[in-house]
Amino acid sequence: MNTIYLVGFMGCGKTSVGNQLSKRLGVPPYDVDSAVEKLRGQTIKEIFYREGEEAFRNYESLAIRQLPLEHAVVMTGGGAVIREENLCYMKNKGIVIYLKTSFPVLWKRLMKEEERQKRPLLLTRKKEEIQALYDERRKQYEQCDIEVNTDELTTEEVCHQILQKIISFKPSTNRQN
Ligand SMILES: Nc1ncnc2c1ncn2[C@@H]1O[C@H](COP(=O)(O)OP(=O)(O)OP(=O)(O)O)[C@@H](O)[C@H]1O
Ligand SMILES: O=C(O)C1=C[C@@H](O)[C@@H](O)[C@H](O)C1
Ligand SMILES: [Mg+2]
Repeated sequence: MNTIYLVGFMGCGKTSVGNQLSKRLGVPPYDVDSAVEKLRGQTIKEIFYREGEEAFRNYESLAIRQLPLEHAVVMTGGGAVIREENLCYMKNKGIVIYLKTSFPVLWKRLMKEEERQKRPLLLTRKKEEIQALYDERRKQYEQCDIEVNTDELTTEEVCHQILQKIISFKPSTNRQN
């Protein structure tokens, strides 16, 4: 089985859906944010505050490349696609799935205090700045292989749609090994 990479903005459900999807497929889940935390022995929030976002992005890129390339579901962090080379890498190695969610729906999910506290960008930027980030990143997310709109779906339903869509997915012939 090709590795499945889940991408999308913070709160679109990559971690929640990825955990369910990996169970359904009987393969291990790899959460890139958790892999970075393990690699550094600090939370994402601590890494942002102590070392800065650029350092975090370097660890994130490294973690994506250290994960297995087959038989796995990889849940990326919301900003993993900022670096074009990460998106190219994932598209070349597996199937990249964009969990598309409108900004108002995301905002509602993220404003629960326990969700907000986990995400340093939400603690340091205003709503308009987060919306601008969302608009800016959309172009990158849209370069994925498969899209699933999560606005009206439960995580189980998102998982089901992914399973249906990957059955008919044909990888492009210009992948590089
Ligand atoms: N389809 C959905 N319907 C309702 N709530 C959802 C859905 N998907 C995710 N959520 C909720 O949104 C919150 C964030 O989800 P999750 O942590 O899976 O997002 P994420 O995409 O992994 O975010 P990040 O990029 O920050 O890692 C959680 O409280 C989760 O339960
Ligand atoms: O969207 C982002 O830039 C981020 C999303 C989270 O998954 C974490 O990777 C971190 O909080 C940054
Ligand atoms: Mg996550």
